[in-house]
Amino acid sequence: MSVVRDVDAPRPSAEQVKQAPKALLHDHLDGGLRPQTVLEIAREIGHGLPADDADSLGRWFAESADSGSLVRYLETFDHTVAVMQRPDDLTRVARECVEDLAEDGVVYAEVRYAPEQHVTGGLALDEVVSAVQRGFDEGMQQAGGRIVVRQLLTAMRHQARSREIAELSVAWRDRGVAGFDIAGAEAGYPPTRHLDAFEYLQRENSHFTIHAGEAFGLPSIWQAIQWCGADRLGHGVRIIDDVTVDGDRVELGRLAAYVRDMRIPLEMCPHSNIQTGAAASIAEHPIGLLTRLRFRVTVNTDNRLMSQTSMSNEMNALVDAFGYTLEDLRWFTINAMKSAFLPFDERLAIIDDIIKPGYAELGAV
Ligand SMILES: O=c1[nH]cnc2c1ncn2[C@H]1C[C@H](O)[C@@H](CO)O1
Ligand SMILES: [Zn+2]
Repeated sequence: MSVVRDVDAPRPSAEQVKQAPKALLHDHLDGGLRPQTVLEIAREIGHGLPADDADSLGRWFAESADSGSLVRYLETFDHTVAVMQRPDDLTRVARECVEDLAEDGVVYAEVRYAPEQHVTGGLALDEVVSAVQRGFDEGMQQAGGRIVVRQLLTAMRHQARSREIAELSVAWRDRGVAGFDIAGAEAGYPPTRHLDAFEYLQRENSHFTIHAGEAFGLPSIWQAIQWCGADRLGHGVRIIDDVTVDGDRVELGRLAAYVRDMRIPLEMCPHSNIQTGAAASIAEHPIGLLTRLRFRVTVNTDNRLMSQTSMSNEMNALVDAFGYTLEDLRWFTINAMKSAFLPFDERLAIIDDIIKPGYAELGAV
């Protein structure tokens, strides 16, 4: 197939990117706090932090996460998780998350976190989900219908609570939870460890995504899809290991062909991948080739605090690196909306009533 782009196509300005409706499928609640909020709650609960003003703290998160290792990247979450243990703090963080996403022009978001990490203050799992939902509801109401946000419940892959968290996600599916995920260190913790949870979810006609192909390669992606039945891949960036490029010729291995043929959504998070060493730079990120090959690519933030990023920032970087146009950004956005764990009619309404008119207004053809 042709992998040639029109290099002279007009590039959207940063202002246009901000105004464009955006859909976000992969964003961690405990990876997106405002530094000021971390400071304020930490002070109240007596939690020690590595910096004592918001700017330095924001820099600390970004620099510490910039290690080239997923395991060290994940250590920075100790501080955000520590300030998300009281119900009001969970509600505040969730509300501020919706405010920040809406301000950035995000119209639909699925935001994930691991309830099992928020029980050290004595909350039951159910109370954690309820406190987060309260914050999302407040944020959505404040935004006056400009944004729809759903929860994804994550189980930590090195722990053994996935079945319980899967059951929690089913119990909450009509009250704001759209699906399930597993996250945490990938190497040494294959998704098949949690097969029981995935089989349960399939029997319940429920939805799930799996972090796979980030810090570990094709076997992780293969297990996530062919053993566990994942609807989407969190990152999935290493699917590129099954793509061979020889001059103009591109050949897909069987797994890459399956992922593309079955339109399995890739939740790609470019800046996060650079920090954890999964990609060398934005320009060299596999998202460029996978987009040209028309995999079902979506653009995401992963952790806005650790990566000092936003949906607009991710898209601007892609525009700079690959010359993407408004039409390309609309394609990513519609891909994301088609892949959302929301009922079909609601997905369609957001595409037809918000995304398409929004891009048309900006001049997309
Ligand atoms: O990119 C990631 N890969 C694997 N695990 C991650 C990533 N970003 C965040 N996490 C972990 C740390 C959080 O505490 C947890 C739940 O959001 O998920
Ligand atoms: Zn993630």
